[in-house]
Amino acid sequence: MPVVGIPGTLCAPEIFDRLAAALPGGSDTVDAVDWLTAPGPWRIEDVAASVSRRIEALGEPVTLLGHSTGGCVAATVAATRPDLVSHLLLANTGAHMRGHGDVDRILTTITEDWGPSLHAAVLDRSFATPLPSGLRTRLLAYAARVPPAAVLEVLTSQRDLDLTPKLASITCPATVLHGSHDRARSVADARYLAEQLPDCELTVVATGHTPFWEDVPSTVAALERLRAR
Ligand SMILES: O=C(O)CC1=CCC(=O)O1
Repeated sequence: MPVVGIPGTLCAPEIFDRLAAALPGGSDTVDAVDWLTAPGPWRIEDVAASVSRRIEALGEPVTLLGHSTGGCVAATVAATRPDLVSHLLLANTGAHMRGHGDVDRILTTITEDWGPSLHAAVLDRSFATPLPSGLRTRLLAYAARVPPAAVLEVLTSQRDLDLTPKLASITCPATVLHGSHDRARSVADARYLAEQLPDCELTVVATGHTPFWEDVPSTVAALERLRAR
């Protein structure tokens, strides 16, 4: 059964490689979606519709792994197309963005000062410890290829969306994986999200915003428990 990964805002699909390499089957086990450099529109529901078409093409339900904004997309796919999602893993996301660390500041900076320093700020605060320089360089190069319109559109749409009313309809087994050192998303966000999902395990690990890269063994274990349910 395939795993489909949806990275967060400004985050390259490469971010799933380390997890994929640790899964049985190796690097071809995570189909990572490059939704930010694909043509728009980029509202959450638009990206969810395009991810749904991609899963349809795979021909079987998938384990859907969504990170940050990608988690909001993944939950939307699970709510609107339950036939496509057998298991759902949501990493450092939330049901809504009320109280989110700095989405409004990011939105203002996208319009006023888009460029390398914003990319670096978003990237660096997504990890509790500094990234290896080669990977950081590649992730920044990816961010430089993302159209600012995509980031503006998706984050505005995520900011204005509250998934709470839809979460009770997501009946597939779910896991909320949360790095407790996240500077934008609190453990309370994760707990609230997990409480709204009918069949959900909450796993908190000592990482930043990107636990499936920062703590691969815990993520593999969480995925194994999820897929055994
Ligand atoms: O936390 C989220 O769901 C979305 C997000 C936007 C910028 C960021 O770092 O996270």
